[in-house]
Amino acid sequence: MKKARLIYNPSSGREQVKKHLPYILDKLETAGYETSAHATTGKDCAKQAATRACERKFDLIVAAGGDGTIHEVINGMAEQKNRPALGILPGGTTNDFARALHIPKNIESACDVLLEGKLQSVDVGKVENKYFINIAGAGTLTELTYEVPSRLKTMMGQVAYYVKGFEKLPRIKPTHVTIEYDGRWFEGEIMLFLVCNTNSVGGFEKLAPDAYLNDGLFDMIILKKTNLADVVRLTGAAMRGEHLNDERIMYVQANRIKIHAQNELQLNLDGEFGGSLPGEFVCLHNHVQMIVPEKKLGRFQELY
Ligand SMILES: Nc1ncnc2c1ncn2[C@@H]1O[C@H](COP(=O)(O)OP(=O)(O)OP(=O)(O)O)[C@@H](O)[C@H]1O
Repeated sequence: MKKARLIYNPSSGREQVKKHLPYILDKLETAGYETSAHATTGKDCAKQAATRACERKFDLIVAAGGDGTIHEVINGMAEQKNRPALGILPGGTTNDFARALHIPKNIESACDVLLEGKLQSVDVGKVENKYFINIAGAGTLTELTYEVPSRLKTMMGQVAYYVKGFEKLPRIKPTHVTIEYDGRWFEGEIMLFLVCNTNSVGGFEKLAPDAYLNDGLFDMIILKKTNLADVVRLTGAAMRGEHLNDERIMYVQANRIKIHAQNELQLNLDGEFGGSLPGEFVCLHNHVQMIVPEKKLGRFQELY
């Protein structure tokens, strides 16, 4: 009999996963999976549970929670020799990654994808000894994703990020960086540095329009030094997908990116704190197999 391990965060989002637990377990059992569940209790819990599930040769890991939970599960799996298929049940606030895969936000519909979807290899980002699936970012603006308290997110949903964003605006400062990307160079002062694996970032679905999850490439976006009024204006333009022609934006693709910052610059990986720069980013091509909707919806190249 096939074995599935459900790794879920009972506190994520509006606690939809916890509420649907009997339904999820029943669905997996009915589909022929002998299923066990692991409720996370705090930091690194999902990561450790994912590593154990790989070692114990489960056939399927289901990561249920927000982007932070998926991020930890990817980190727990990435260095393992045996990597089970990975399914996602979105239970967080923004669910950027699930959105990139076109997995429905409704838990019952997402369960249908788990059982009726197809396997798809996806790229995983690596920076030093950490991994990310959706996005890596640096610059003061990116810090707001892990500064929003969990209780505030449960209460306010995505609005919590915007509230915090406005609070942070006066603290956004440019930093001098040197970036080497696939043999090319950039040097200058920047406000924001993003390395995207998907096109769905912070609820901005038009931020990196050329990002595919299985192309072996990152999409790098840099916002060069500018004033705060322009940061606000370009944020609005990015929501509409109208930011890429602006001279303050640099948008390129690369498999390897090395960045060195003059001042300390914190790294944000999938919305979680990821240490400080410098760092080398490597895109690990088709590193994990995920269950995605059967229909041609997701951002994949030449596979359907
Ligand atoms: N039982 C728990 N109680 C409180 N926090 C938890 C628990 N289990 C895990 N965590 C923490 O929750 C964070 C991950 O949250 P997750 O991404 O799943 O949901 P979210 O924050 O509501 O959603 P999103 O990431 O979409 O904003 C991790 O930092 C982890 O340490």
